Amino acid sequence: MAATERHLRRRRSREGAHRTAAPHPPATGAVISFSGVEKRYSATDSALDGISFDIFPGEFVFLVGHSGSGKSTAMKLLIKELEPTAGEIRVAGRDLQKIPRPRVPYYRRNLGVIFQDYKLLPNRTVYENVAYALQVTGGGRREIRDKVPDILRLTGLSTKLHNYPDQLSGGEQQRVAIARAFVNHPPLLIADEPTGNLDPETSIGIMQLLYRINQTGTTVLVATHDVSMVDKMRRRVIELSEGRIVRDEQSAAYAAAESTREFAIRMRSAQG
Ligand SMILES: Nc1ncnc2c1ncn2[C@@H]1O[C@H](COP(=O)(O)OP(=O)(O)OP(=O)(O)O)[C@@H](O)[C@H]1O
Repeated sequence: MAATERHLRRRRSREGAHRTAAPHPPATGAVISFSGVEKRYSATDSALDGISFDIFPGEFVFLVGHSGSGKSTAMKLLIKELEPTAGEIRVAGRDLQKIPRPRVPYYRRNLGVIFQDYKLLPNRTVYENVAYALQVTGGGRREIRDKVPDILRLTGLSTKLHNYPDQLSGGEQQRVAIARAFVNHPPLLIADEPTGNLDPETSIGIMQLLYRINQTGTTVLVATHDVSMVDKMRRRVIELSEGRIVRDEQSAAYAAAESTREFAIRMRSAQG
């Protein structure tokens, strides 16, 4: 890489890190916008300490950080399972705080959500698990007949339609969860540790699937510890440490380059 390009990349990455230090107004056109978001579970500890970032349509972003850094808290805020203590979260321009409780299920229908533990209905088949996601959003029989086989083909489950979750491997169960999350073609897909229970080879298959979904235009945000997955994909990485963003870098690896890491440490000590 040419020295100028290296310099520009470093500068962009520094500017990214700097942006996280102070809240900023939500960017126009962002799919996800966190602005000075703070979450405290108790008076003394801050799980998220005033973080700001924007994610734009079509991006594939990894949220990384050691255990307890605040990744799941950020994901739970996004699905409105939790409310922030301070700051503003917007999804597709909509201020989440202004969505009244009874409307939350409608809001969530426009999100595809994937968890580490799949959360499948145990007494329903693969086909029924995916069809159910359409039924609860008002999908009729015809829509189910049209869409479910398509999504099961995309996720490589065509031969498992009649299996129950306990007759599937972990990777297959996660594929069902992804099929269910994507059957409505939501503009945004968020996944919390989607490969947390899977072996490395199966994880790669799941990542390839999320990549394929991203290629259809869906914005994807993945919280993960999976170093090899992040390193293979080379996408934007937002790194949290003790509830703060210490890195926001394009085409990045799981671990920061030494220069970025040193800069992040200096940023943190400057922030106090
Ligand atoms: N319900 C809760 N009550 C009190 N503290 C909590 C609660 N949930 C999380 N925390 C604390 O908030 C901080 C951030 O936790 P969070 O689960 O968001 O981290 P994480 O990065 O997702 O960790 P992991 O990778 O282990 O899942 C931690 O210090 C955790 O102990």
